[in-house]
Amino acid sequence: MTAPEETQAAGGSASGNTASHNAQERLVVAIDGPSGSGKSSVAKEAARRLGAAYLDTGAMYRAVTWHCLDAGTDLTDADAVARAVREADLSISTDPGLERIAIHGTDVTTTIREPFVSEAVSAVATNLEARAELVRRQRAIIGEQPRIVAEGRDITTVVAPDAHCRILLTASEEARMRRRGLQLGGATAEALQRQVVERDAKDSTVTNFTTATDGVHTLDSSDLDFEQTVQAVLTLVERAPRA
Ligand SMILES: Nc1ncnc2c1ncn2[C@@H]1O[C@H](COP(=O)(O)OP(=O)(O)OP(=O)(O)O)[C@@H](O)[C@H]1O
Ligand SMILES: Nc1ccn([C@H]2C[C@H](O)[C@@H](COP(=O)(O)O)O2)c(=O)n1
Repeated sequence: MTAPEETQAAGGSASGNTASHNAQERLVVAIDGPSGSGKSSVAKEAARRLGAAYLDTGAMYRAVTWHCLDAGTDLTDADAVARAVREADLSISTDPGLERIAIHGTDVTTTIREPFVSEAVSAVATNLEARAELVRRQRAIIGEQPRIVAEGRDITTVVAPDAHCRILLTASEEARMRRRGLQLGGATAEALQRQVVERDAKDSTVTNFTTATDGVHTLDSSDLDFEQTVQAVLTLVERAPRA
């Protein structure tokens, strides 16, 4: 088993940063939410403006799923999936300006977004041993970074419950389907339903990303545009009490 390595340093502070706190202070921002709520795009942009690293934990679940499929692992065999995940040599960029994820040296950055991975990923994400392994690696990556924005489904609750600022980013099902449709371009209504609603239903059997636990701010982006959502995140970070 190989621990995840940070392949790139965090990006520097970008223009348009509305947050004024001390860039030297340690900062962990945790963002969870359902599919299509805007977690990845909003968290990445917030990280850029905060001069922080960015961790896309969904990409890690996707990459190990690709690995299982590539190795011919039977996704219905829980022990085999857990073993494959434990043995996966995964490296992920935490630079918000560089999207890169590799398994055993193979760059899977683009492949993991393909429908065959999206439709298989829940089988791995609902495997509790696989989750434990990825949570361990995610905590290690977060611990190595002085400033980081991490997003996924269980970051506010399991991976980093002690983060300085924890946000549940939501949006109505209609808004999420519309956004994903625009993003994918040409996807059928059935494919969108599978990739957004059905995947969330499976994933929510092992993680809670629909209701905010104590101390977690709910940010409903249904009626906000992208920039307004980023600004709302930065405001919550700015107002978060610091140790
Ligand atoms: N507030 C917003 N208004 C309009 N579009 C948005 C907003 N936030 C994000 N988007 C767009 O919605 C699409 C989906 O966002 P994104 O991929 O970040 O969602 P996600 O929550 O990470 O989904 P998943 O968990 O399935 O990867 C992207 O094209 C993104 O640019
Ligand atoms: N912390 C996380 C992150 C992601 N997942 C699962 C849920 C999704 O089906 C899959 C891919 O995530 P996405 O790229 O769509 O955000 O990984 C999870 O269970 N926990």
